[in-house]
Amino acid sequence: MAPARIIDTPVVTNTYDYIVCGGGTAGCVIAGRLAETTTTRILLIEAGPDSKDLATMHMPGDWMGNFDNNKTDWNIVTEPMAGANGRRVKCSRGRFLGGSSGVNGTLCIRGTRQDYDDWGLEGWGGEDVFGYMKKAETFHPSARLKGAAGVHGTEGPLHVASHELAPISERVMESMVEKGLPLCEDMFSTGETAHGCGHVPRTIHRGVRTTAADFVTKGFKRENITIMTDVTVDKIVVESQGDGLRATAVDLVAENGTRSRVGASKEVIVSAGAYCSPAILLRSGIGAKDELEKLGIECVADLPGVGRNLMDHILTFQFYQVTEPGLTYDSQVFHDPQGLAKLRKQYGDTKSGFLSVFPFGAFCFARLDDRLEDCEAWKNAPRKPGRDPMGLAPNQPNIEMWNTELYGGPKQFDSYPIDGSHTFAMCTLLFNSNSRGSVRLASSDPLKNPLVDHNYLDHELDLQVLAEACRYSNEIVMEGVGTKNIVKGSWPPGLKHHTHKTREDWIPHVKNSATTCYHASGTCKMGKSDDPMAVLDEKLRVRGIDGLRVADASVMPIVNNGHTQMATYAIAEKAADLIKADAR
Ligand SMILES: Cc1cc2nc3c(=O)[nH]c(=O)nc-3n(C[C@H](O)[C@H](O)[C@H](O)COP(=O)(O)OP(=O)(O)OC[C@H]3O[C@@H](n4cnc5c(N)ncnc54)[C@H](O)[C@@H]3O)c2cc1C
Repeated sequence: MAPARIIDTPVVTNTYDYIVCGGGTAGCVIAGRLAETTTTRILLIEAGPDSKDLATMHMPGDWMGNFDNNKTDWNIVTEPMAGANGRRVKCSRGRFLGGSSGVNGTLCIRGTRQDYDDWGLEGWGGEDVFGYMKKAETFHPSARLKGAAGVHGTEGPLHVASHELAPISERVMESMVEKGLPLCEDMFSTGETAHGCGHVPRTIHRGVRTTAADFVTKGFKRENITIMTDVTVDKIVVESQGDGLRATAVDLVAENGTRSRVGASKEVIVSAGAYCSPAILLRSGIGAKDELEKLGIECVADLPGVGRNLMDHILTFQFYQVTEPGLTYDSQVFHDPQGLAKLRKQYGDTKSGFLSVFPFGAFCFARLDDRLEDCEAWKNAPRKPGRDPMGLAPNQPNIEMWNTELYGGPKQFDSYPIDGSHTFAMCTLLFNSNSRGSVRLASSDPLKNPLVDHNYLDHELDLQVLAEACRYSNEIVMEGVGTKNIVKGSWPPGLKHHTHKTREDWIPHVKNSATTCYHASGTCKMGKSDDPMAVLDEKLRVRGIDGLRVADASVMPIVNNGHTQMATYAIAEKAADLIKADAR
């Protein structure tokens, strides 16, 4: 984040009906949907720049180009985590109009319907949430992914289509099927399969990434939305009204450090994501009283759940070298020194080629009940009726696995195969971790990132289940019919994970390398009135304060067993309906 000195005192410069704080995935959807009522005036405030001309956002294959840049990445880094051998992990977030929908892996993996039923909150069951996912999208069927009946949308601003697999992915999928994971039609959109492999729809259409910004730009640009970019929300102004409290205005800081205040006559909606939404609430005096007092912030609502319950999905990468050329994209990207320049030209000319895709290939969900039968931590853990020790029902997956279509991943993976080798990774992801983290304020300065502690692998079961997942994905590669004859060994060549046999063999790999899948969530969770850690009620209203809601990935009480963007789109679509209903 660009440092700026705060130099002015606030004055109300303008008043809107609704102020949406954060122009990311949820914020853009909410602003766009509220603006369908043409008499309503909406202000959408985004800390980062406009993304209209941000090539790294529009070109799906250049997603890494957004990272580490103070202008387009929040550069969140976790506190050291004991369960992960004291490591810190970089947790990038999009910082521009469109937010993390503009840097993400484009995967539309909705989770299972059961995930949302498990929230146990009125109006948020699987049927409701899947209906809103459908509303957000326009699905483009293809021969590979025709789309299950009744599941996909045809009118949403988000254009969604399938991916043409690289040859390595066809091989991995063949191996997945042989190793007990049947191919299921459209399984990542129906939400009914916990064990099988399939094709994943992506937020890419005709080579261009589609994002939440599309809800307020292009064909959906509307006169009644004012979009402010390069402006940071400091805090919500909460005033006494009658017997209660009401959010009446928002304090802002511009890039040059100038402060201002804008008024909200109806509602303020905080949509700054799972790291920044709790930070805005805390700066506004909404959070655990004792923690706020230590920072010199007056507490207006003592809500101890703000910033707690931080969840994510952790994943590991294990790389393999393959003997046959032409299966992966490595030759196009790493072997030819002019490769990337040629690919950029191809993309510029025709929106095609490697940079027009997100190079993740075959995907599967898996249940691990049988494989964990001999695991002491699994056997001895308490379980609720009908649930496994991770709290999952038989219709929910324990893990997800997929392959990359060349060497790559987060920037710590830098053993690029420039020597002419061909490589890919298996990625293994853990669902429903027991470990929980937190977001706290480092100070009341709105230009400082909050302290994020993901607390990964704090729980023995998380470690054991993810180690078993790695073992399974290694068996798929080393024993599966599609891949067993083309794998030369581990990559880089000194490593020996391709020879690992037991769960124990994989434990060090998990502790040393498990990283974020960027699914931060849960830090302003919804809940019932008897849950003291719930920040919001079922209508996303901040408890004890009128005219203030939170709507983004932070509201999930339990993170879905999928990826989080479609869940976030659904939350935002539903938030807009709730707000509109209350305005009547
Ligand atoms: C690298 C990466 C890869 C991912 N891959 C996938 C994937 O393939 N599939 C999938 O389903 N999910 C994926 N995700 C997760 C998914 O994108 C997020 O869960 C989702 O986009 C979160 O939406 P949000 O609205 O909660 O937050 P965001 O989209 O992050 O929006 C928050 C917005 O608020 C702005 N903001 C924050 N603080 C302030 C402030 N104080 N003032 C003003 N503005 C502020 C931010 O700049 C941002 O624009 C990925 C995420 C990342 C980062």
